[in-house]
Amino acid sequence: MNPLLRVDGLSVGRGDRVLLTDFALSLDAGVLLHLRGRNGAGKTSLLEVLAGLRAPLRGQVVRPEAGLHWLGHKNGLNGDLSLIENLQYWCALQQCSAAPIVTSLERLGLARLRYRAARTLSAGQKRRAALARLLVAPRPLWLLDEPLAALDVAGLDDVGCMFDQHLQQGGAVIVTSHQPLPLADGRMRTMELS
Ligand SMILES: Nc1ncnc2c1ncn2[C@@H]1O[C@H](COP(=O)(O)OP(=O)(O)OP(=O)(O)O)[C@@H](O)[C@H]1O
Repeated sequence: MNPLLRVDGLSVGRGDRVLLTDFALSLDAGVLLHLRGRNGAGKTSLLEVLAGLRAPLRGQVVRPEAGLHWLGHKNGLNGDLSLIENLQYWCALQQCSAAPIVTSLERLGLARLRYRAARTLSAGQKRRAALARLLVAPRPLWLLDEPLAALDVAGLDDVGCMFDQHLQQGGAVIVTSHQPLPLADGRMRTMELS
């Protein structure tokens, strides 16, 4: 079986600094990679290159044809739209069915807030809404930069369930996080950037 993501000979830089050289990775379906490292190590920069948002200095990234989801530090919500409207807008962008929207909000504990303007929500509620987007449009690869920021214990459980189901369905995930992930089994790998 082909890996979902394959990276060879990658060099990543910011400004005039080279952060990573000759980086290689082969990520199979059903695997979650926890990308760790000190502040400034280059986790976000690497993830942006993997997502195709930033060009590498050198090297090649082969991404899944069926696409990927990117979740960066920003939640990407329109504050004036309700949560339902935000997800409807997302569905239109992704050209996917709106049918799973309510279920996605329920799974992130947001059903009762679905008609609230996004700007009126707490930091953790906004992060949950950003994560709910991953469930609306199926994509095999999730690239998530600090997805657990601001989540409470119940939110971490919800995300653990999301990861578990996504891996079971043949997906793969790369997560940067300074905290332990809500998934601890043989499907998880850890990589430390120095
Ligand atoms: N816009 C920028 N221009 C130039 N250098 C930058 C820019 N943004 C970040 N950097 C530098 O690139 C390096 C890597 O930053 P990056 O955000 O990838 O690290 P990180 O491992 O994700 O850090 P953190 O754990 O703090 O989120 C850092 O040394 C940072 O100072």
